Formats: sequence, C-alpha cells, structure tokens
Amino acid sequence: MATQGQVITCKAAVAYEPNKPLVIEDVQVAPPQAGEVRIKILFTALCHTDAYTWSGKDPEGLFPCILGHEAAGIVESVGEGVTEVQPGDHVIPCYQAECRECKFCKSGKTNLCGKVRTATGAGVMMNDRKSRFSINGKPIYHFMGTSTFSQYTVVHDVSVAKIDPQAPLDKVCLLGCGVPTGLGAVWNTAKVEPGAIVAIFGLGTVGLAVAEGAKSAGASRIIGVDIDSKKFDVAKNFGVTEFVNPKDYDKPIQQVLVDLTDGGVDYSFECIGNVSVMRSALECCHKGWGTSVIIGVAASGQEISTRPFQLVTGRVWKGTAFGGFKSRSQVPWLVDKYMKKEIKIDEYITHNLTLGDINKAFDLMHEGGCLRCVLKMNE
Ligand SMILES: NC(=O)c1ccc[n+]([C@@H]2O[C@H](COP(=O)([O-])OP(=O)(O)OC[C@H]3O[C@@H](n4cnc5c(N)ncnc54)[C@H](O)[C@@H]3O)[C@@H](O)[C@H]2O)c1
Ligand SMILES: N[C@@H](CCC(=O)N[C@@H](CSCO)C(=O)NCC(=O)O)C(=O)O
Ligand SMILES: [Zn+2]
Ligand SMILES: [Zn+2]
Repeated sequence: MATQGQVITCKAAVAYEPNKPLVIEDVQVAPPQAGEVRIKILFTALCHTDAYTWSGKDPEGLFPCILGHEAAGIVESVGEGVTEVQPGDHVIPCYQAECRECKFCKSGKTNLCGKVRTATGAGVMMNDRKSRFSINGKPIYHFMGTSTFSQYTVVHDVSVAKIDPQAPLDKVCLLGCGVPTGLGAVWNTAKVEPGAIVAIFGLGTVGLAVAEGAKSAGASRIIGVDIDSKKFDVAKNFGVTEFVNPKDYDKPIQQVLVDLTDGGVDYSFECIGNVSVMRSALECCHKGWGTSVIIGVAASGQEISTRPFQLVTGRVWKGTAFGGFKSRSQVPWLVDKYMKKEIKIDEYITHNLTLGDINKAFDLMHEGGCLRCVLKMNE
C-alpha cells in the first residue's frame, strides 16, 4: 500500500489551549512502530469527556493535543509484531486497553488494563514515550490513547477492537464510549436484577444507555432525574418510566426519591460528573442494600463526601469505567448485538456534521437537544 511506512499528512482538529476553539490543521502522522496500529478514522462522535479535558479541568489534560475517543475506522498499516489486525480491517479504537496479560487483565475482577495506561495518560506512545503526531516537527500530544479527531491516528494494538466489516461505521462509532458505558454500568457493575427500582441522575447519552440497560435487565421502575425537563420526552423511548426534576422540589432530591420508593431505590447511577449529585445518588439508595454507581467524571480537585453511616447501614458506593466491558473482547460483541437490533445506537445520534464543523459540534453538545453528534472525517 502506498502510504505504508510513510508519514501521512492529514487534517486533524488540534486543541492548542484549554477552551480556545479547536484548529483544523495539516498534521503529520508517523508510521506505526512495533505493537502499534495506524487507523484511518472515518467517523468520530464527541463525548463530554472530550469537553472536560478541553476545559482544562482534567489533571491529565496536555496541550497541544488531538482529542476524541468515540470513533470507527479502517486499519491503514500495522507495526512490527502486530498479529490481531491487518490493513483493511474495520475497527473501533478503545481508550480502555485490553492486553490479556497484565495483572489487571488476568485478575478477572476488572476491565482496567495496566499495559499502556501510563503512556496514554502522558499523551505519548509506550515504545519510545513520544508522540506520532507533529506539525512541522513540533509534537502534538495524543489523548486517551485514541485521538480520533484526526483523519489518521496511531494507537497501541491492545487498544483496537476488530469488528464486523458489515457494521455501519457512522453508527457503531458510538460503541467507543458512551453507549457501552451506560449499558455496562447496569449489566456488569451494578448487575441490576429483574424487578429492581432504578434512579438515573442525568439523562444524556450515558444516562439514557443506563435506562436502556435497566429496561433490558427487567427493572420495574426507572426514575429519571434531570434539571432539564425537555429530556423527559426522549427518555421515555429509552425505558424511563418516571421523571423527577429537582427544581420542582424544596426538599433534597434524595429525600424526594426515598419518599417516592418506600425507603429508597435499589440502584442509582450518577451520569453527570457533579459531586453533590453523587452524594444525592448514594443517599437515595435503600438502607441495607442500595448500590450507587458513579459514572460521571468530576473535575480535578473535586471530592465526594457522605456520612460514613450511609455505608455502615449497607449502602454501597461503586464506580465504573467503560461500563466494566473488556474492550477488545466485548466491543465486537456489542457491534453484533447492534446488528441483531438488540441494542440501540441510531436513536442516540441527533446530529451529523463534518470534521471542519467540530467547534459547532461542541457548541451543540452544550444544548439540551443534542445527544451524540457524529462527524464525517473525509469532507
Ligand atoms: N466512567 C466512564 O467510563 C464514562 C464514560 C463516558 C462518559 N462519562 C461521563 O459521564 C457523564 C455524562 O456524559 P453524557 O455524555 O451523558 O453527558 P450529558 O451532558 O449529555 O448529560 C448530562 C445530563 O445531566 C443533566 N444534569 C446536569 N446537571 C444536573 C443536576 N444537577 N441534576 C440533574 N441532572 C443534571 C443535564 O441536563 C444532562 O441531561 C460525563 O461526566 C462524562 O464525562 C464517563
Ligand atoms: N484523566 C481523567 C480521567 C477521567 C476518567 O475517569 N475517564 C474514564 C473514561 S471517561 C470516557 O468518556 C475512565 O475510563 N477512567 C479510567 C482510566 O482513565 O483509566 C481524570 O483524571 O479526571
Ligand atoms: Zn467518553
Ligand atoms: Zn492488560
């Protein structure tokens, strides 16, 4: 192939400084080294974690960088020793790696993988602790080991899920983050059982995927909590059965939910990233067994708190990354579930734009009507 082993110059959206508009630049993308894969990204969506890092509140945020972690594409070339994918394979880059060899992967207790995490947190590749992106010789940091706001990216081979080539890449790109996170929080982390009462704080893509997961798990009541009442109509289509807007009440929202549910919910999910809501989500859980799962990402310096008595009396506080899914093993399975119409994806896509419109896409994200905006990379 003509580009194999060559530096590729392509368009990418570069974040030079926190909160300053992204700039579409011609970026040089170096060939993949040993254990690395260069991917032609065809579609990427935006996730709130991109906005979080861009805001400057992420302690791991490095600038200049190329953000983006919810995408799909085709392998362009592979480095030495890469055996599980080859040029032409359809893939989803995975910010949560799965090496199958490290202490984490072998534990059977977590989907977190330790193999490349220090490098991805430092915005570089593991081999030489350098970036594969540059502009006229000046390096640009990677982000989350994915950097999908670029027409080409380089990732570690342990961070690539090979998927069904029939799957529409403009849809399954969402399986790179938000939808699996919500579904997995229910199925893998909380393990919601039939009949359970569930409360979901925040009805964005992640919260709606929690609702979808809870409905399929057989929850009897799915209570959506959001300060934007416009969210309620769309949430019904994802399985939410009741709605509560904290602004309609004078008492703390945890008390409202305890009163509505004869003592509290069985499971709650925080899908916002607000530490005070995290407290409410824990404290609306039923004494003795209620479990609250933190999904939202809170800014650097923020801390959670509650009376330890809440835990002494049986409530459980948990968190989840990528919904507990093992990325390389289970993303292809999620793609197959979508192809069999067993999970939704299309319904989360409210907008379609191109890479050149990325700043507009971020503006849309902050409007209530936008769930996911998918960017086409090659226009
Ligand atoms: N843990 C993970 O692996 C993981 C993966 C993906 C996303 N996330 C995080 O999950 C969070 C949600 O992501 P999203 O894309 O669904 O975001 P989103 O912004 O689309 O949704 C958040 C929702 O919360 C509502 N909200 C805001 N403040 C509220 C409050 N005080 N009370 C009730 N509702 C409130 C908003 O109206 C909105 O509907 C983000 O923090 C994101 O970074 C975590
Ligand atoms: N650098 C951030 C980490 C934020 C965070 O918790 N990220 C989630 C994924 S959010 C996807 O939208 C995650 O998977 N965490 C586990 C990990 O990063 O290994 C911060 O420090 O706040
Ligand atoms: Zn995300
Ligand atoms: Zn591992």
